[in-house]
Amino acid sequence: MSTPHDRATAVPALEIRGLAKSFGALRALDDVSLSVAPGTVHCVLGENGAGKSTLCHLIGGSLLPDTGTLELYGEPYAPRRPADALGAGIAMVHQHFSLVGTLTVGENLRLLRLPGLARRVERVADEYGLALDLGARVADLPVGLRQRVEIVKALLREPRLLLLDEPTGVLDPAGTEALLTTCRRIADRGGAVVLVTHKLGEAARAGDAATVLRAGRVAGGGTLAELPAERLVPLMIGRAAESLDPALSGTIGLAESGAVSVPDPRASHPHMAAGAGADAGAGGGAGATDPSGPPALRVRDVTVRRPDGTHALDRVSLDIGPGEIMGIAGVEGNGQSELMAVLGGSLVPDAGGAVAVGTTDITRVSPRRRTDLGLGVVPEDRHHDGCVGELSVAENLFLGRLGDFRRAGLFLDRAAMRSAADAVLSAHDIRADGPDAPMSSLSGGNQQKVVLARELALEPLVCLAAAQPTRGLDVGAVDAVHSRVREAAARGVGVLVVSSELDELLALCDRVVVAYRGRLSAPVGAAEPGARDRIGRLMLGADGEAAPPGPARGFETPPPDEDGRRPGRAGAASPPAPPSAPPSAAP
Ligand SMILES: Nc1ncnc2c1ncn2[C@@H]1O[C@H](COP(=O)(O)OP(=O)(O)OP(=O)(O)O)[C@@H](O)[C@H]1O
Repeated sequence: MSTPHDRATAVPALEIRGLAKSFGALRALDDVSLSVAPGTVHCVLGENGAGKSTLCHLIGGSLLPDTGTLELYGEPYAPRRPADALGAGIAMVHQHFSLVGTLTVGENLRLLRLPGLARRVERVADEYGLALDLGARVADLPVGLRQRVEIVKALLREPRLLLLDEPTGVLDPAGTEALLTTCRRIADRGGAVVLVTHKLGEAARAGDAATVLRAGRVAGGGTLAELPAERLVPLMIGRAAESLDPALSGTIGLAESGAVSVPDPRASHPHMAAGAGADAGAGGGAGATDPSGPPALRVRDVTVRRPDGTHALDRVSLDIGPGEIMGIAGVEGNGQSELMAVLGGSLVPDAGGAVAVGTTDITRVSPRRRTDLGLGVVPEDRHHDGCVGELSVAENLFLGRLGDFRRAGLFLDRAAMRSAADAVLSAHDIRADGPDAPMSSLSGGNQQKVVLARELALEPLVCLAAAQPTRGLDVGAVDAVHSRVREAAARGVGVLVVSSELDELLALCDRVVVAYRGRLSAPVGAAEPGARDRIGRLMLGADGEAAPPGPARGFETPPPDEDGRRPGRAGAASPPAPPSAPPSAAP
């Protein structure tokens, strides 16, 4: 293990001097210099579009710099392709996965053609606690587990420098802790890690030093002992930490998880202010605009079986009232992805299950029709499911609404579309090289902002279902997204937020249900005393409160009329789910 003195005197693992990279007129990196000492975890921080991924691509050999030099352990290093980086002992985990979905985990690892693969896999599992199910098909894995495969792939190469581009965005808290521990172990054994992250808490827990990028330039840097969050935030986003919503502290790592004092979200939520307490029973909803009216979203008895016959969703029922923000917590892989797929229309539930938006049954309608009916969906893997990289930013913003810009029913009025897109870009602070820029040229966080802006702008918007809505966003953008979600709820939109971040759910939601083994628990009021502990226990299946499968409650399914519409049902709240027998074991 290296000491601070060794680290100070050793040749840097990586020395970068004067690196610059432009894409057309856009200067993504400008005169960037930094030094990564061996035996350290060096964090690269910065707002969305600051240039972090570009820097990783230059180090990893997938992009060439315009100017500047790199040295690796004292030797000149000028990779011209990713193979050069691999050959020099650099392994990289990108924001986007490079796995073959149709192959198993084991088959994906074999594609690396490494000698002694089985021994290496065993060693990584033992040393880092990163065990894998080699027989699982990658496409069937939740994103968190796919990320784990990517990280194992990198570690199998026994790298001298490991580059991780926002690796924890898709991990649950346990996965994040495991990864940060992995980073520390690598550093403690003398290796070096470059960790790109938006989470200041992660930087503080795992990092030794940090460099902050802002608009492609180095805004500051130093050891993390000298750079507490209060100093990092202004370097990253140009405004003080105090300007951010205090409820965000836990989400972005300004406060330790669990130590955050969670304000009552209803204080700023007009529709939750009176009468609709956190203790309302399951499906009670806030009834923002019309308490007697139908919920914004109603899920009834939805069952989805996996190919092996086990239940991904087991007769799940849920009501979200207009103006209510409902969270789904849970360890990934407990049915959240399948529920989002059912809502998005890519998965049809077994017979008997039903989903309605307002009064309209949408169980079997196309994704397009769902959009028309006012269901906004922000999918978990928006890079693949939420946007089209080859289309322009403007086209992505108005996907499904291109008809709004047709003139004489035929010609697309591109000028009108561009100017509408311009307005959205500035309203949502989306950094792009204009509305005509291809979506694939945007940074990950800015792509995310486009998908969110598109779904939030649906007209009408009855319900927004968003999986991990702030994943990959910088602290300022997280703040902005939370405000927009609250604004939508204040307009009467029902909101479903699936998040692996309990801090985020407690800060944003009125009530939280927990997904566990394909079932949903009864809701817990986010402001209830002890909510965090209770939800934590439910996540481990410890409280035995997952709503049991039972007869369909309160959602008759009369035959739809021609339009697919069903009659509205007044007072449609379903009763609280009775407690069930405790699940037999934690996952
Ligand atoms: N291939 C490309 N073509 C054009 N512009 C690009 C390309 N790749 C990146 N950019 C631009 O370079 C800038 C830096 O992007 P980069 O992905 O490095 O940001 P980032 O700091 O990683 O952001 P995020 O936190 O959102 O992932 C952005 O303005 C982005 O739009």
